[in-house]
Amino acid sequence: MIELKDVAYTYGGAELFSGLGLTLAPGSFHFLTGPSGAGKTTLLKLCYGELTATSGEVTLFGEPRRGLSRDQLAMTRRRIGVVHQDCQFLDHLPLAENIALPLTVAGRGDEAEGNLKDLLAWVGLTKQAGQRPPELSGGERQRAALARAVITSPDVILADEPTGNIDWEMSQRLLRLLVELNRMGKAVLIATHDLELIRAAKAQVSARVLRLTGRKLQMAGAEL
Ligand SMILES: Nc1ncnc2c1ncn2[C@@H]1O[C@H](COP(=O)(O)OP(=O)(O)OP(=O)(O)O)[C@@H](O)[C@H]1O
Repeated sequence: MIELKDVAYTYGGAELFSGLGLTLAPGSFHFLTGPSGAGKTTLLKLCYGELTATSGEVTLFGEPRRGLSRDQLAMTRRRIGVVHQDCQFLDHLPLAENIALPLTVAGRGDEAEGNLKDLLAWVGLTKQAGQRPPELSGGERQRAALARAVITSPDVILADEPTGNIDWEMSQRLLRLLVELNRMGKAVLIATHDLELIRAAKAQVSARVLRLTGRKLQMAGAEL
């Protein structure tokens, strides 16, 4: 569904990585690790077309990213759910409306009611549904960001440190949600420093662990 071939990315003349290859096939589960600043967030941005590769090719659902118009890219992105590291919301809207927003924007608002109730319960935010995002804790915002990313049932889920502010029990719950979605055939890619999360996932799914380091993407060692 998403393929990167021989991809390089450079910020202002400084090369972050090069020769990078990655295929996110239906039903695949990947973790992306690596030191802070190695380029994990940048790699995710390439996967959802926010950035275009400096060289190499990124293909989104069979279409080269470079050839997509703005509108085509917007349509393509509807098939990708993203949990951003900074979890931005529209602060004037209640949480429930924020989470349902991707459905509303896609003209599928009528699907929101049932999905929303289940998802809010799953991420433990039923009571907070009417609150505004600035009234929530960091962990609550992260849980809400995951709910928002999956509400449209996207084909691919990309999550940037989705459990950074969350306790172990809740992060296990979020992981189970991602594992369930993966079993339904969704491709999942999670950038994380949380090795315990990776170990817990590997007990449930056949997950590949990639490490971005020294400007290259490698398979992580067997200890994970
Ligand atoms: N818009 C930008 N302009 C210039 N440099 C940038 C930009 N965005 C990121 N960088 C730099 O690129 C490098 C990689 O950043 P990125 O956020 O992709 O790393 P990361 O592996 O996700 O880090 P972390 O684990 O800390 O989130 C960093 O050195 C960062 O400062």
